[in-house]
Amino acid sequence: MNKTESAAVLEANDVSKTYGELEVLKDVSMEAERGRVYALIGPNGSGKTTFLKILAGLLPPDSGEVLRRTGGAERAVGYLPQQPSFRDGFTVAETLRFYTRLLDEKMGDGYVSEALGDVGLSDASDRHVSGLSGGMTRLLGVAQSRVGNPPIMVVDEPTSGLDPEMTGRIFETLGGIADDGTAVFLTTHDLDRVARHADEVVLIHDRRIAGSGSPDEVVNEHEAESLASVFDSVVRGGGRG
Ligand SMILES: Nc1ncnc2c1ncn2[C@@H]1O[C@H](COP(=O)(O)OP(=O)(O)OP(=O)(O)O)[C@@H](O)[C@H]1O
Repeated sequence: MNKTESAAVLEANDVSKTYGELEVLKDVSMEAERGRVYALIGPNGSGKTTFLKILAGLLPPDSGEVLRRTGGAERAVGYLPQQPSFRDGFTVAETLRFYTRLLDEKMGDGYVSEALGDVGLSDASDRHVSGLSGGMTRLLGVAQSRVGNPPIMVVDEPTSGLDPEMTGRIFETLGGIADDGTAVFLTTHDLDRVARHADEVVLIHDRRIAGSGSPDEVVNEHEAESLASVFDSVVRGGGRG
């Protein structure tokens, strides 16, 4: 894409990261626009979480830079860790109210109920957080990380351990948030869902981005039948890496 015309809300330039002797990312660059879901895929330990945290500004790269063009948004990035947890003893609505008031004292119950509606938790607003299923806890986490409508959302493995129905709900919810003008980054091992729901795939392997583009583009570029076969060929050494 021509950078002068780019509407990129986020730009990573030559990002590298090493833990001790372990080089995880080497000169990784990408751009991202609002309104799109970016799925970071790759084998275990390939650096997806590391890259997500660098994109979110939670971890500094050793070299390179991440530019976020968030237009002075009060909250530039919403981050949801892999296992969100909430303090016992409060309901879903009370919990979300707590986070909204941290950002803006004036954000009222209308915002809370709308935000719970957006993630499909209206009926659960009076339930205690300790009694939520894993999937509902993730949905509450999505609502919490979205407070203030950050233009960038970074969500680490939102569907791990969830059943197919809840996995679908999470992907649809994140797709809806992207449609509202957010750049959504997520990591997942669920390649079928990526093929169906992601706008862009970022395949991380051997310290680099080994493939990127829409799911169809990535599959066609590798003359493969599915993302799973692209994954296999790249990770098992048959790809262009
Ligand atoms: N704080 C750290 N200190 C040392 N090594 C780390 C640290 N964080 C991650 N690593 C290592 O860096 C590599 C990349 O980890 P990362 O969690 O980014 O991978 P991932 O692709 O998200 O893995 P998974 O799919 O298993 O969640 C792994 O080998 C991991 O053990």
